[in-house]
Amino acid sequence: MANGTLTVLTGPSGVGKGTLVKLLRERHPDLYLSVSATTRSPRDGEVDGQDYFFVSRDQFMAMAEAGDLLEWAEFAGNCYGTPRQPIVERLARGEQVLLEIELEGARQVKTTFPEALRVFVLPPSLDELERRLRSRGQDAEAAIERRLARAREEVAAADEFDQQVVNDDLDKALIQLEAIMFSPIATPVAGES
Ligand SMILES: Nc1ncnc2c1ncn2[C@@H]1O[C@H](COP(=O)(O)OP(=O)(O)OP(=O)(O)O)[C@@H](O)[C@H]1O
Ligand SMILES: Nc1nc2c(ncn2[C@@H]2O[C@H](COP(=O)(O)O)[C@@H](O)[C@H]2O)c(=O)[nH]1
Repeated sequence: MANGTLTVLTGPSGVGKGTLVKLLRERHPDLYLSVSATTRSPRDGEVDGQDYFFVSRDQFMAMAEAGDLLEWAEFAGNCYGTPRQPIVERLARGEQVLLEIELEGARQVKTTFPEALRVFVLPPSLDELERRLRSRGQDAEAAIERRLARAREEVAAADEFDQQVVNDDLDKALIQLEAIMFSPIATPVAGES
């Protein structure tokens, strides 16, 4: 039976989830970050198997139909999903596992793992979110527009989550996230329901 802990980090694209996760992992090297599968094309510098498993839509759908994904969703024109096996294995070993995923996937995980800690990262404002997406310089204009349109819906769902962190000052947000995730009251995950 599993007795690790599962944290789900969600928030609109560009809010700084990846930035926070990178810093968190530097401070907590034992934290296991799930590597998702996606049909999105790699960005400059992204490495297959490290940042994502980059797959075709047919490959992705085959994984979903085989039940190999713990959750999956379509986001801004591409599919994203969490490979099930590594998560189940690590939770069974008692490890601390982190998923960085969008809203629909987080909702699915709530059904599968109701004990998971779900944290929503908010931007200080939608204008600042847009500034961050543009300054990241990684997405085409149409993709940025899709992500911003989706951001409005996602932010409206923040109250569904156990905890909310506003990523205004990065250091403060990191300290808050760290306190949430590494407090002694994190609930062990009992297994899939
Ligand atoms: N607190 C902050 N203040 C200012 N800029 C920030 C802050 N946090 C992150 N950023 C910047 O915002 C941009 C988007 O951050 P990041 O890529 O981490 O977002 P994300 O939520 O992981 O996006 P996605 O969901 O699309 O992967 C980056 O250029 C990053 O350096
Ligand atoms: N439901 C899932 N969402 C995921 C997963 N992996 C990443 N994501 C989320 O997708 C968007 C876009 O990511 P990007 O890398 O193209 O900017 C972002 O919100 C990620 O958190 C997943 O496995 N399942």
